[in-house]
Amino acid sequence: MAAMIEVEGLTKRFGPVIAVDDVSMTVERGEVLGFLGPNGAGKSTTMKMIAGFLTPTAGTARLAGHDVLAEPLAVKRRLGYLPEGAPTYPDMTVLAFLDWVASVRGFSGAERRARVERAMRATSLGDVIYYPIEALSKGFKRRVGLAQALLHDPEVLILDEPTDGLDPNQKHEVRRLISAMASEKAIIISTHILEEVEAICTRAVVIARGRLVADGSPAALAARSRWHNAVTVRVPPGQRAAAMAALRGLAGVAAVEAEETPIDGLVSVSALPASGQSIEVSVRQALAAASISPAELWVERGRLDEVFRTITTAAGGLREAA
Ligand SMILES: Nc1ncnc2c1ncn2[C@@H]1O[C@H](COP(=O)(O)OP(=O)(O)OP(=O)(O)O)[C@@H](O)[C@H]1O
Repeated sequence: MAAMIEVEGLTKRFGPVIAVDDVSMTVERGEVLGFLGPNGAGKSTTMKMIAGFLTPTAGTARLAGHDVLAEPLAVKRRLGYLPEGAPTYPDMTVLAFLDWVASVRGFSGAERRARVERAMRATSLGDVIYYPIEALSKGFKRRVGLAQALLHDPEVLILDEPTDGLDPNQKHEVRRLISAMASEKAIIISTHILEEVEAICTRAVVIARGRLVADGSPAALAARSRWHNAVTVRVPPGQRAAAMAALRGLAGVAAVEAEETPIDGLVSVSALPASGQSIEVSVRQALAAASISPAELWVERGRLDEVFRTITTAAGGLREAA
C-alpha cells in the first residue's frame, strides 16, 4: 500500500530564491517525522505545499493516495494542518471559532458539540472558551490552532512548530498528545527543539537551504556525532591533568576534552572515540592503571545539536536559481 504521505520532487521558487529544492520523502502511518532546519531553511514552505495551501513550482504531494492539488476535498477530509502563527479569525471567541470549523467540516447537532468539546479538552482550552482569540497569549493561540487541526480526527497531521510559545508544562502536554495519537496517524512536525525530536519523533529529516540533507531515526542521527560512544568521567579538579594524560594516546581515542570550571566540585573529562568505536573498557582500564576512580562515568549516545550544526552549516546561505 502507498505511504500515507508521498512527496516527490517538491520545489518552490520565490523569484530568484529557491526556498524548497527537489524534496522527496514518504511518511507512513505510525511515524512522527520531525522536520528540522535553521530559520529560512524551507520547512514552512514545504509543509504548506504538502497541506495544499501553496502551489509548488514543481513536484507533487499526495496524502493517502490523493494528489493535494487535484483532489483538494479528499485531502482536506484526511488532513489536519496547523500553520505557523495564530488562527486568522481574531474577533471570534475560541468556542465560536471551533464551532464554526466543525460546521465547515460538515458536523452538526450533538456530534458537532461532542467534537468541539473533545478538541478543547485535548488541548486544555477549558478556561478560555469565551475569550476572543486575539485576547489570548501566544501559547493559547497555538492550542486553538491545534484544536482546529484535530477536530475531525484526521489520518494525517502537519503541525508547523506546534509547541512554539508554550511554557514547559504546556509543551509537555502537547508532546504527550502527539505521542498518544501517533500510532494511528502519519504526523509531520517542524521544530527547532532537538530534545523534542528525541522525545517524540520516530524519524528526523533535516532541511538546509531548501534541500533534504539528512533522514534517519534520532538515534541514527545522533550516532553521526563525534560524541557518539564518547566516554565522560567526573573527577576532582586535582585529577584533571592525570585523567587527561591517561586517556590521551589510548588506542581508539581520537581526542580528549575537559572542562575548566568545576561543577559541584568535579570536572568532566571526555574521551572521544575514533570512528564511533566503543572505548569504554580501555578507558576504565587506563584510569584504573593511573589510580583514578571517577565519581561518575558514562557513555554518550551522541549529540544531536552538534550533528545538526555540522549538517546545516556545511554550505553557506540561500541558494539562488541559475
Ligand atoms: N511568500 C514568500 N515570498 C518570498 N519569499 C518567501 C516567501 N515565503 C518564504 N520565503 C522565503 O523562502 C525561504 C524559506 O522560508 P520558510 O518560511 O519555508 O523557512 P522555515 O524553514 O520555515 O524558517 P523558520 O524556521 O524561520 O520558520 C526563506 O528564504 C523565506 O524568506
